Amino acid sequence: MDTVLKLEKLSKHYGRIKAVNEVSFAVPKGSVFGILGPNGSGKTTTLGMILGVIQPLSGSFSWFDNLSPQEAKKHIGALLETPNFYPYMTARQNLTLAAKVKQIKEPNIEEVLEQVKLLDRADDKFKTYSLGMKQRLAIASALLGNPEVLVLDEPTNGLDPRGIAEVRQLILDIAARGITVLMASHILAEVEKVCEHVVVLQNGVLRFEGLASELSGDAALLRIKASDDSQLEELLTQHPQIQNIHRDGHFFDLEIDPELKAEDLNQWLAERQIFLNHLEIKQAGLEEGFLKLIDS
Ligand SMILES: Nc1ncnc2c1ncn2[C@@H]1O[C@H](COP(=O)(O)OP(=O)(O)OP(=O)(O)O)[C@@H](O)[C@H]1O
Repeated sequence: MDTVLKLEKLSKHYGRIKAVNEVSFAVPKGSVFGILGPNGSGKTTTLGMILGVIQPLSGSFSWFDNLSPQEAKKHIGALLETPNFYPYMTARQNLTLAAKVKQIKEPNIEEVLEQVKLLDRADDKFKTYSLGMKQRLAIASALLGNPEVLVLDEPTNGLDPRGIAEVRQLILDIAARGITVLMASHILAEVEKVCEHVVVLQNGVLRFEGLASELSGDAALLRIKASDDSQLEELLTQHPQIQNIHRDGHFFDLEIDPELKAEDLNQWLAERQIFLNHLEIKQAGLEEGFLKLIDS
């Protein structure tokens, strides 16, 4: 397996907070790789370290099989926070300036504008752009200089559903051109839709590394609801064939033994005077795999 990035026992502590604690993983070339984790799990700190903006406490990382950091930088496009584009300048002017700052001699401005589908709006002022367009322009800026790897931190943060869908599609288009995409996200649906490989961080510790499909698993799930939440919850904890209970508002998502049928559970509850007003059989997805992992 060709890897573009390897982390070995990388750590960063802030006083007593172990923001990242001995994290090791490898990013395969050509993949869309997701760093997944709840808020404060160490995703941004990890990205900061591998991009050279945060000094690690210990451990190491290497890009492209030990390329020097200066040389590696030339092959990496990154978007950690929204760049400061000038509102009264057009997209093309902003990218020209960004290329100058990055000291890119022959910037591929037309190409990146085309990639992010902003060519037809390239001469409009930045301030007239929607949030989704602004984010696509930010990605265009990270693509200047033809990087081999694109690093994105929460790329769809703050966007509306349409903007989210556009950015997701853009990430898939970029990956289809052979660019390795490494992205941090706490949005499971986003990671599920675009990432093949994932690592899960929790409190700075690596909890999972593998294919997104492995994290999802194929367990059957039941989603149920009754009018009395607390009585239902209490009964569920007593059922021997329920392996895992996750509460989502008034709903309970249950991971059950394969032998337990939905109707049997329904009957068992009814015999105990609990009558369900919702019962749904679901296939476990990344969300369930993730919640199971971080609840364990
Ligand atoms: N400069 C800092 N000083 C002190 N603590 C910090 C600093 N940066 C991060 N932390 C702490 O380190 C932990 C990891 O933060 P980090 O931002 O890396 O997590 P994250 O997974 O990116 O979270 P989010 O999704 O909220 O951005 C948190 O507890 C955070 O409060």
